[in-house]
Amino acid sequence: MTTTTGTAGAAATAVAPAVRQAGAVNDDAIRTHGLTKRFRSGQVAVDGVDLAVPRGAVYGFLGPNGSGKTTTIRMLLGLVTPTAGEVHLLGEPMPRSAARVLPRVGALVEGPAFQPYLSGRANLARLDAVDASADPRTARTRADAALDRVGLGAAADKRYRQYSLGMKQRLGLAAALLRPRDLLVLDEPTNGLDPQGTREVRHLVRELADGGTTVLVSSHLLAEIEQVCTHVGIMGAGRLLLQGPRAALTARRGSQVVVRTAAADAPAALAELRRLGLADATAGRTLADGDVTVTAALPGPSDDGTTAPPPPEVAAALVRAGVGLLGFEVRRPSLEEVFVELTGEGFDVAR
Ligand SMILES: Nc1ncnc2c1ncn2[C@@H]1O[C@H](COP(=O)(O)OP(=O)(O)OP(=O)(O)O)[C@@H](O)[C@H]1O
Repeated sequence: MTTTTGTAGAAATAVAPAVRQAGAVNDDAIRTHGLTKRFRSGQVAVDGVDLAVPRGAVYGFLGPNGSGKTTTIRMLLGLVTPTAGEVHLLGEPMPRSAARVLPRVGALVEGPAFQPYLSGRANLARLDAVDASADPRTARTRADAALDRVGLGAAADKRYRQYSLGMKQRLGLAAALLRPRDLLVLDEPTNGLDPQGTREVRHLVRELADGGTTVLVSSHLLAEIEQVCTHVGIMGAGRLLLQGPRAALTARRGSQVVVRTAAADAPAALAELRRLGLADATAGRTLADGDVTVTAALPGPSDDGTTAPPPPEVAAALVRAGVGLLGFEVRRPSLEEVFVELTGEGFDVAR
């Protein structure tokens, strides 16, 4: 069952200081409050992060290299001790409830320690044997199912050291999938994968989510996982800059309508768009065939209370105004554009 609750289920927000709502903590699959890590070097790698990952979400945890994603994930899983802040996984406080919670959480973080001279299957069997709650009689079935799921069935008997980077990454994923999980935390699962492998991981994430698993998946390649995410959190320099439902994050920045008309109709299109409240309507390029594009920003819901008519009404109004519509397109900004607008930096900036 999937439910969407908590602040990440509400409209997207640039992250403001957390408002702690009674009861909200237990509803999300992951909830952190003021999560902070200062390394001995003095560097603050994670700075007051309030994550809210609703149950059933595919949460894209995005940010440039060095923005603090891995450190955050390691703190979620109890692998690194926070300098300050709180973590709740599946409604339970960490690390206090680690023994009870972690069996329900599958994780891919910098690859588990695989044995180079053992096969993929034997490596999984080793990991499976460590799990006290797993029935040894069905170990082989579990390992084979996990290998098949990540497309390693044919390479199950190959030694780990002969695996390519992509195959190693897949084996890490298989290890996370050895048993059914309520929550999967995948740190850069597409690292080292070719485009086909990346597509397969996206597909797998979608499939797991459809089965009711909440997935947090990190990436520094925004476009790579943007399309499978229901929710997104964007890190920059240790801070969570933005989080919320993916669609709301791009919608709130405002979309653009792009109208194509014959040159003779362009003035009427401009006038009508402005009359509808799209004050910045501008006639753009004259195309090779003499047609003209007219563009205008659709104010997002959060922009000063201004509202524009929905795009179908804009199109209908243009037609009523006698504009011969040759094309009508609504362009939504990509998450990358939102990030750049928010930070004034490119997504590949490290520190
Ligand atoms: N053990 C450590 N000691 C000191 N600094 C560290 C340590 N681990 C990470 N850092 C620093 O903390 C910052 C955040 O690193 P982190 O690995 O969390 O970022 P990231 O967003 O996961 O990056 P990437 O996408 O490259 O994996 C970086 O500047 C990194 O150099």
